[in-house]
Amino acid sequence: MSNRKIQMPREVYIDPGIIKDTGEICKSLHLDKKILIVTGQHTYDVGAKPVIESLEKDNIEYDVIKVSNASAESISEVEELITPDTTVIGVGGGRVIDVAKLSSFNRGVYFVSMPTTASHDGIVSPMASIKNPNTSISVTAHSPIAVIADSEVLAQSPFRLLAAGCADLIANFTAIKDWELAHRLKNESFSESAAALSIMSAHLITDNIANIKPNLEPSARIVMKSLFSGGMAISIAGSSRPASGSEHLFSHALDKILDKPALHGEQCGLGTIMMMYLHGGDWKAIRDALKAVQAPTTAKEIGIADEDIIEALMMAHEIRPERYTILGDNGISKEAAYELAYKTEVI
Ligand SMILES: NC(=O)C1=CN([C@@H]2O[C@H](COP(=O)(O)OP(=O)(O)OC[C@H]3O[C@@H](n4cnc5c(N)ncnc54)[C@H](OP(=O)(O)O)[C@@H]3O)[C@@H](O)[C@H]2O)C=CC1
Ligand SMILES: O=C(CO)COP(=O)(O)O
Ligand SMILES: [Zn+2]
Repeated sequence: MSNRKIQMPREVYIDPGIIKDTGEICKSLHLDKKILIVTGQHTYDVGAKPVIESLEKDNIEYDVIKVSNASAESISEVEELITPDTTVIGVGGGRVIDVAKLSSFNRGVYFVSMPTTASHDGIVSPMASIKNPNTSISVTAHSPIAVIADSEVLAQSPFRLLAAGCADLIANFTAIKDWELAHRLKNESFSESAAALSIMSAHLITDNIANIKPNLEPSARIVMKSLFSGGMAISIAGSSRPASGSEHLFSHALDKILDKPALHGEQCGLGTIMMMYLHGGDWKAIRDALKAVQAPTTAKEIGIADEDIIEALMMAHEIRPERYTILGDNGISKEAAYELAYKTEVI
């Protein structure tokens, strides 16, 4: 049997107020034996509470666990609560969704993705990233059986998180350039359809930039729909290649260096400006798009020191050596890193 399969969610809901129908949706999918809600400290009130109300209304048994990070320990804690009858619902931001996704995958049970914000493209994809001191890059787990995204809840989440989601999508522009380069130089296999879907998802943001505003349900819906199609590009490729190139390597390097990294999408946004410069593309257009969605474009805005930016640029090529990018096999020198960050006004 081929181990190359494309995984997709069975049902996807992106609607205002849909969170109140969680119980009904679980019943219609025959996932109503036992629910384990994985949530976070802040997302319990906005996400888990309405889910609990809905499950109680439909007489569905449930349990709740709050996790505070995407670590191996959190995964183990969640796994201990899973029985073969359990369906795991991840209700929260990226860390919570990753913990719910990976623990359900490890225990072979279904997973429902319920984002409380639209901050990155792992919401719909089969990838999960778990933090340890050595890496924050994603591994393949499984796709959610259903995605229930309440666009009203997303709209009420801090706009900084939605802006980060836009930046994670804008990163697709350089991720695809890197993939094309690897295809040409290293004969890496390339999916035209995954690449086209990835670029289209980024364009859904840049073409709608004037409509992406805080606290507006239609804005949150645009971002979530774009993250959905970006996630589908990842599903088709079977890896994060269509959405993660040199700009993500830079962000992963920052995750390693910094005690308190900024948001994933924010770091990737800075990386995209600089990597587009290296690709000889229109890096100013990337910067303008990020500014227009109120995502940061300088290290100072997110409290990262200039020297940490330089160090991350120099070590980025070592993060995932098997994935060829514009940084090449040997990376860039300190002088080149400084020049790059300075010319693009990231520092
Ligand atoms: N699987 C994949 O392919 C990918 C995974 N990632 C991973 O995802 C994580 C980043 O996700 P991200 O969402 O940016 O960050 P977090 O999951 O760290 O969430 C950031 C903060 O936002 C809070 N929050 C979320 N929703 C709301 C809301 N509606 N109202 C108020 N606060 C809210 C969270 O609360 P709380 O404290 O309750 O959690 C948390 O404190 C990283 O671990 C990254 O590695 C990133 C990209 C792709
Ligand atoms: O963040 C991602 C895509 O946006 C996942 O990428 P990584 O595989 O590099 O972790
Ligand atoms: Zn990303």
